[in-house]
Amino acid sequence: MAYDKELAAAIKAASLAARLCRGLCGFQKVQKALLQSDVRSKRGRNKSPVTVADYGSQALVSFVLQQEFPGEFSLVAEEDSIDLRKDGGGEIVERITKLVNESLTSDGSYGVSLSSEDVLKAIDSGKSEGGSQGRHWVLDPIDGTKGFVRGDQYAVALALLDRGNVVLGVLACPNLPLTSISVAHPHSPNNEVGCLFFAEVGRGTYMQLLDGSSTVKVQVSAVENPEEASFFESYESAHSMHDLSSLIAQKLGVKAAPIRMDSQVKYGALSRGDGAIYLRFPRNGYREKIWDHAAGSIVVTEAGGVVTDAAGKQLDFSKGKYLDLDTGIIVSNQKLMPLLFDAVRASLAEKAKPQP
Ligand SMILES: Nc1ncnc2c1ncn2[C@@H]1O[C@H](COP(=O)(O)O)[C@@H](OP(=O)(O)O)[C@H]1O
Ligand SMILES: [Mg+2]
Ligand SMILES: [Mg+2]
Ligand SMILES: [Mg+2]
Repeated sequence: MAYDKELAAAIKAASLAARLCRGLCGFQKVQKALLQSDVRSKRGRNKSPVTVADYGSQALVSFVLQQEFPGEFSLVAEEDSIDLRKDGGGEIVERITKLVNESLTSDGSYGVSLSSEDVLKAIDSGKSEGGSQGRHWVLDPIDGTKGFVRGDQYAVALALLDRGNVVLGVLACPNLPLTSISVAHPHSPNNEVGCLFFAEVGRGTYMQLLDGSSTVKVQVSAVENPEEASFFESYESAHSMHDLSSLIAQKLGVKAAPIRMDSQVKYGALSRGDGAIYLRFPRNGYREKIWDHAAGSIVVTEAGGVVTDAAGKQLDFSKGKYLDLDTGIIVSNQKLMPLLFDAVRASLAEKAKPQP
């Protein structure tokens, strides 16, 4: 109702972007054939990877949203064109432009071909700072770039903020198996893959195939006994402290080994009950960005789950690009959350104690 048009546009934009990421080189499993030259390191201290697909996805989503909502438009997105505009960037920009135009042609709705400059401008229209006033789109064009490059999980994550609250979210997950992933089969290589989750505030969470078919309503796991719960965490130990998660899991009585996976696919998998807990504890000094959690958090909360920081506070998306939070992010169902919260507090206190 309230956001139907926005939700439809978000699903369209994220699906097209997922097709671009998949189609980099033919058909599924595309990202395995990424060329070395398609992957760059970003400027700055942490030199995180970025690929032609990250840029292409951002340009495409930005273009589609601007076509659907001409007039007032605000987008907070991860990438920018600064590195692309440097000397020697021409070739990669041409490759991105080709990818974007191929995706637009395959869709056929807009009947335009973008120039390289149009593509750079579309990427740069993601420079909004967000905040607590008005509406802002929030985009991670490829969340889990390291997973994408490795041939594992990644997501196109798009959300809408209205007066600081996330009101809708879409997670396109091209490599997520349609059936439940488990500790035994985290990758399910023979299973059909490609899911899209969408949620609108007050209206629940749904999952469909990436082609838009087979829509089903999803719910988080109803597991109440921690011994039967399994938990997700980042694949990358640099992104989340695995030793702390394992201490928490041990205090809680979780028996299963962690399911390590890249990106907000973890939130999608949790929303359909593949696991019951997601633990994320970045190392000291790291500041979480809103595009890494906006879509995922509404997908989980509308499926009946709870997403808080380590102090039990709801995530606040109204403060600009960064989330201002206590220590980490914890996600679970309503029943398990009080136990999880106690285990988190006890584990953090134990870790803070001076070692004998
Ligand atoms: N040192 C760090 N600690 C925590 N998160 C980090 C990090 N460095 C990068 N990230 C974020 O972790 C995200 C991936 O999450 P995950 O570990 O769940 O796969 C990255 O998103 P991108 O891949 O979009 O850059 C990036 O924003
Ligand atoms: Mg990144
Ligand atoms: Mg990200
Ligand atoms: Mg990203």
